[in-house]
Formats: sequence, structure tokens, C-alpha cells
Amino acid sequence: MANDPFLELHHVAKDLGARPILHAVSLAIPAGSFVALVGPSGSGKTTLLKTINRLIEPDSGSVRLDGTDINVGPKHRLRRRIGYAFQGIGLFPHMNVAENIGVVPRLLGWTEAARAARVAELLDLVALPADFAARRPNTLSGGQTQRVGIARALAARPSLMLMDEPFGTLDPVTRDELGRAYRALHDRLDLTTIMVTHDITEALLLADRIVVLIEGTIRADAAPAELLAYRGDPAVEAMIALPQAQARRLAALVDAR
Ligand SMILES: Nc1ncnc2c1ncn2[C@@H]1O[C@H](COP(=O)(O)OP(=O)(O)OP(=O)(O)O)[C@@H](O)[C@H]1O
Repeated sequence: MANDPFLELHHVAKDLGARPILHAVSLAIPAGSFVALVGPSGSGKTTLLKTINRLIEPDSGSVRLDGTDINVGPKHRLRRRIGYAFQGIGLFPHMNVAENIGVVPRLLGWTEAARAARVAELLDLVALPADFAARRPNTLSGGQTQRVGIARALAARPSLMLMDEPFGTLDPVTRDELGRAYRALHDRLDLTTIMVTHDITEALLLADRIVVLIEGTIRADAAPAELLAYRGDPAVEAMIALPQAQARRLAALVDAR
């Protein structure tokens, strides 16, 4: 139905190593949303993300994408619709950039000409020069590597992007630049994005909505401005107090000049 959420998690629960990691997590995400998933280390963010592309099977609960349970049909068909980019990106070292970007199109049986055209289009999209196609991953900077990883995740024209600390290894300037470049891509390509990040400031500045996961439970789910005004849960308050305190200290320094 037209009003159904594009992505819907219903009571998703998962134990790992005999410990409960996700407690009946429910989440409804409309198409086009940019959601940041934040929370302390070990709170279950990666586990939750992986239940969406079937890298992890929940013990109970369900995930629906565009109205259909994700378990209907083979995993590869689902993953074609979902781009996945993660920290370190994991490019294949023996392949050049074009081959890395073209991995999924190749698996899908695209012709060489179609793959080459898509690689050229994607390099342009992530603002890398066309001659990067022939470069090996070990000749790229961290920021360039992450751009290639994003291009690879977009190769088969997914509608949903799952990003797990995609900019985690980058210096602050490159991180900010790439974050904003990705946000522009999200808007231009009409993507739905879920981005795991440890950086609350990054979440506040990039996302439309922030979901706070603590000990496998959603403890807050709000637009950035609403989250800043959030009161009631000490753990959530502590999490948002830090960027606000830092912003005040910086503002004081700027005022003192
Ligand atoms: N295969 C596994 N077996 C047992 N425990 C696991 C397994 N994978 C993850 N865990 C545990 O599950 C918990 C949640 O892990 P997860 O990677 O989802 O957390 P996270 O919020 O993404 O953490 P981080 O921010 O540090 O990446 C952690 O305590 C982790 O040690």
C-alpha cells in the first residue's frame, strides 16, 4: 500500500553467544529517509543493520522491505536492492577500482560494456577522476577508498543503503566532506539510508532522524532538533549532552577572540 513504510522491522530479536543482543526492535522507515543509528559500543547497531540484508537471521520478528518479507526469494536478489558500505570498506586488493566497483554487476551478468559505462558513471557520481578506474586499492587515500566503496555499494542501483561507520577511519576534514557528499547523493538518487555512526555530531548534522539503540532497545527516535531537546532517559541525555557541551565550549572560544 502507498502509505506503508518502505522498511519495517517488527519485534526483531536476536541472541548472540547466548546473550540477548536485540530485544524486540520495531522500526518503520518511510522511503527517502536518512536515519542515523547511534548508541554505545556493543549496543547492537551492526547486528540490527545486518538483519536487514540477511547477513544475520533474527531469532524472531520480521523485516519487510517495500511491503514484502525479506525472506521471500533468494538472498542475492534482496542484496541487489540493498547497498552495503562499512568501515574499512574491504576492497579486493588484487582488483583495480573498476573491477571492484563492477563486482555485483558482473555477478548479475552485465556485459563488459555495460559495466564500464556504469563504472564511469559511478566514479563521476562520487567525484573521482575517470582514470582512477585502473588504480589498485593500495594506491588510494582513505577518503578515495571510501568513495570507491560507496560507488561499489551503489553499483546495482539499490534503493536502500546500509552504512556501518562508513567514514569511521577518516580524518575529520575528509569525514565531514564525504559525509556531506554522501548526503547530497542520497537526496539526488532518492535513496533511503540507514547509517550507523559513533559520532553524534555527524548524526545530528547529516540525518533526518536519529534512532538511539542502547542495550538492544530503541531508547529514542527523533529528528535532530527534537533529540537535542530530549529529556527523560539519562543515558540518552548523557549522549546528547556531549556534542552540546563541546559546541558551547567552542562558541566560548570563538567569542573570546
Ligand atoms: N558472533 C557473535 N557471537 C557472540 N557475540 C557477538 C557476535 N557478534 C557480536 N556479538 C556481540 O553482540 C554485541 C553487539 O554487537 P554489535 O556489533 O551489534 O554492536 P555495535 O553496537 O555495532 O558495536 P560497535 O559500535 O562497537 O561496532 C556485542 O557485545 C558483541 O560482542
